[in-house]
Amino acid sequence: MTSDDVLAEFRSAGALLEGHFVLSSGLHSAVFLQKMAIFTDPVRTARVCGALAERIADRFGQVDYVVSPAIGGIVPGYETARALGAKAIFVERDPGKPFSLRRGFQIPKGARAVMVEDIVTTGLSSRECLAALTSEPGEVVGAACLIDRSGGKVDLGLPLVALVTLDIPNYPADQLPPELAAIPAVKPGSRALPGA
Ligand SMILES: O=P(O)(O)OC[C@H]1O[C@H](OP(=O)(O)OP(=O)(O)O)[C@H](O)[C@@H]1O
Ligand SMILES: O=C(O)c1cc(=O)[nH]c(=O)[nH]1
Ligand SMILES: [Mg+2]
Repeated sequence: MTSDDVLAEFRSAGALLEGHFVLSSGLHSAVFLQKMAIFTDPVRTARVCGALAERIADRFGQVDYVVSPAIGGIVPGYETARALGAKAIFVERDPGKPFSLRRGFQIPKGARAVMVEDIVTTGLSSRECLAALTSEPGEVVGAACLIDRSGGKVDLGLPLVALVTLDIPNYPADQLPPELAAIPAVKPGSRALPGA
């Protein structure tokens, strides 16, 4: 799939939203990729995650485990793992705490793992996910996402493979352009806002 094919998939699923959004990082944006509009359709999900799996295999070779940050990463992580012939596990948060592996999940000694995110904006969630894996016996060899909206600027400390790279502006709350400040903001994701 080309970048245009993937974006066409997001567009036709109604996953490309315009408005005023508060992102997981607390930054604001006029664009939100509502990945759940893709993940509610298993056929679409298999198409985009199959394409991501091909990129992962080309870049990282054999993969035994896919690890994803909850909640948004769980479905694409699972579907990408299916296409790679790998196992799928995820990190999750106790309220107010950083991500950790629970439920008996582990990356065993000798296993090769790739982190799979849905969307990367600042890389905060990806880095937090990777930090939760540093004491695992197995090796995390790279990271991947469906859409990198940082324009390729994020640094995860590991190579990042993205199905699509976009450069979408984000703004701190006190530096909103007037057209954004005029619209009430919505916060679609699961990370708690500071002070919430
Ligand atoms: O690169 P970042 O700045 O961390 O932003 C991207 C993250 O934001 C979203 O998750 P969110 O925390 O909104 O919750 P969700 O996974 O439940 O959608 C998305 O799923 C990524 O995990
Ligand atoms: O940065 C985010 O929180 C974010 C951006 C986006 O476009 N989609 C999403 O699910 N999360
Ligand atoms: Mg997420």
